[in-house]
Amino acid sequence: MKIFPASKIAEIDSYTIEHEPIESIDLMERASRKLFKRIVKKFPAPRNCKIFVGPGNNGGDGLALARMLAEKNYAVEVFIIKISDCLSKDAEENLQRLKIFKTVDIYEMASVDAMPWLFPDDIVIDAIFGSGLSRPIEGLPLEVIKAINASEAKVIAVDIPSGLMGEDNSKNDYNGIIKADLTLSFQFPKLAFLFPENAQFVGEWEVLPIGLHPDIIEKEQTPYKMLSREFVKSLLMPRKKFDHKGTYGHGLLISGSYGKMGAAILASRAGLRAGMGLLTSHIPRLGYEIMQTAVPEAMVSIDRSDIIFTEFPDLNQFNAVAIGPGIDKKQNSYRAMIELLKESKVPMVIDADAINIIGEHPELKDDLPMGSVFTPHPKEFERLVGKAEDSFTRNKMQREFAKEHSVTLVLKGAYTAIACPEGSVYFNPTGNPGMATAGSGDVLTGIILSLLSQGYSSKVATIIGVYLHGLAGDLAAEKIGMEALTAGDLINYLPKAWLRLKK
Ligand SMILES: NC(=O)C1=CN([C@@H]2O[C@H](COP(=O)(O)OP(=O)(O)OC[C@H]3O[C@@H](n4cnc5c(N)ncnc54)[C@H](OP(=O)(O)O)[C@@H]3O)[C@@H](O)[C@H]2O)[C@H](O)CC1
Ligand SMILES: [K+]
Repeated sequence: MKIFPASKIAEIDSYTIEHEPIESIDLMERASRKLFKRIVKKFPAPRNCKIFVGPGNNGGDGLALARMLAEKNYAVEVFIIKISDCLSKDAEENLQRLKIFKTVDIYEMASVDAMPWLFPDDIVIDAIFGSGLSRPIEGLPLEVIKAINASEAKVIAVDIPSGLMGEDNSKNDYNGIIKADLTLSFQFPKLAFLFPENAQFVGEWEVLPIGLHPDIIEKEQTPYKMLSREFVKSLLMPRKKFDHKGTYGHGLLISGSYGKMGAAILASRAGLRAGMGLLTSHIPRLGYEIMQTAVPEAMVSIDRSDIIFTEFPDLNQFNAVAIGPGIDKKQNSYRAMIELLKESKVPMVIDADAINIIGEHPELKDDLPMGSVFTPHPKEFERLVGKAEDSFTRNKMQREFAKEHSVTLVLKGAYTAIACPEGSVYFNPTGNPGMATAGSGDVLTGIILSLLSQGYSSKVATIIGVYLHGLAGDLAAEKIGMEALTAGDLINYLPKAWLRLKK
């Protein structure tokens, strides 16, 4: 699913109005009907609804919704916040349509003194500003928003919490943004919903399709996309009857050090479960028996060092390489890393301390093999790319790094973001907080290595890998809960994740 910047939404709107064709007031009616149905489904017994309305079409949606709720016998009060002298044309039309309902009290609020008392059982509908917000909120609407946020009422935001910019909130005033319990967003999620610092405003969010024109959605470009099962499934290569293990590639995994052999085991097992034909695990000498016992399917390559990574086998036999899980970042590992980057001609997954080594020695970035994939968590990201004060800026830095170095750069977290060399960013909807556990990243590295070895491109391997990893986490959490979930469970649920993905 594409995620469009707020600035494009008005264009998509106009195209729909012209080419469907549909009157703009009817498009507003259709959008508001979707809102109405969703709200009634969530709160089937009539409740007191207090609807706060702004000057634009977001306010128009609120006014149309008020009429629909009143028809259904919800007790509705409408508060039109006096922001400008007039309402937008369609909002005005909806105000006239609403006035016919004598049961609905309509108040014009010229001062915050007219703010009603909000009870915990009330439903507050936030229809103050939507995608047309052009600057941080001040004055009366700011006071109203503060009062709504101070109440215990359930707040439902129409399209986007008022005050939140669709993308860049780095210069916004956080006091002037509605804190919604639920955001019902038209047709597309907004980029800002995917950033952790905005969760306090957006609450839960859902997308309501309102039938915007498919041609313009298809044609209009945007760098931001949300992964879906259908899309990820369409990327899978079918397995054929006469395939053999050579068909599915041979991966080299460089991982483990003294005290961190678990990372090597987890990444190896995950790699095999993700479908690679052959796996060679390169590990320090002391890990030999551990690996042979725990992962009998893997071949083992032994480092001359007992405890760390200092060398690697002949690379010619491998389709892909991964380095990082549990390797530590001693001086000799750094030296070996210089050689590895120079010699590798195949795509490489770079994770954990391998990222930190590059972060500490930025000149190594000049030798990255074509098709490299970086998989940092936010701290590792900071060491590799730099510090950002907010997620939008971080996302921009992520895109620029991916472009400049021609790499795929993953930023792990809720809605893991995958930035590709050509400038696009894919956000992943699968996964849950139960996956914030030791070894989870090692599993992802093993999975991506596996997919690269099977011949998927770096971009596709990363997309499938990230989606599958999160899906395994979701299936595991469904059965055993989030608290008890360990990285080993992610591997155990990979078979089910594959089946669910291919269903
Ligand atoms: N395609 C769809 O998704 C549909 C969306 N609908 C709804 O329409 C809104 C967008 O409506 P729009 O009228 O463009 O924008 P807003 O309702 O957000 O309000 C714009 C007005 O507010 C003024 N404004 C902007 N920022 C501020 C501010 N900080 N303080 C005061 N006033 C502000 C703005 O004035 P300008 O000075 O900036 O020109 C406008 O007057 C969308 O979110 C949906 O809810 C349709 O109903 C159906 C299709
Ligand atoms: K809103």
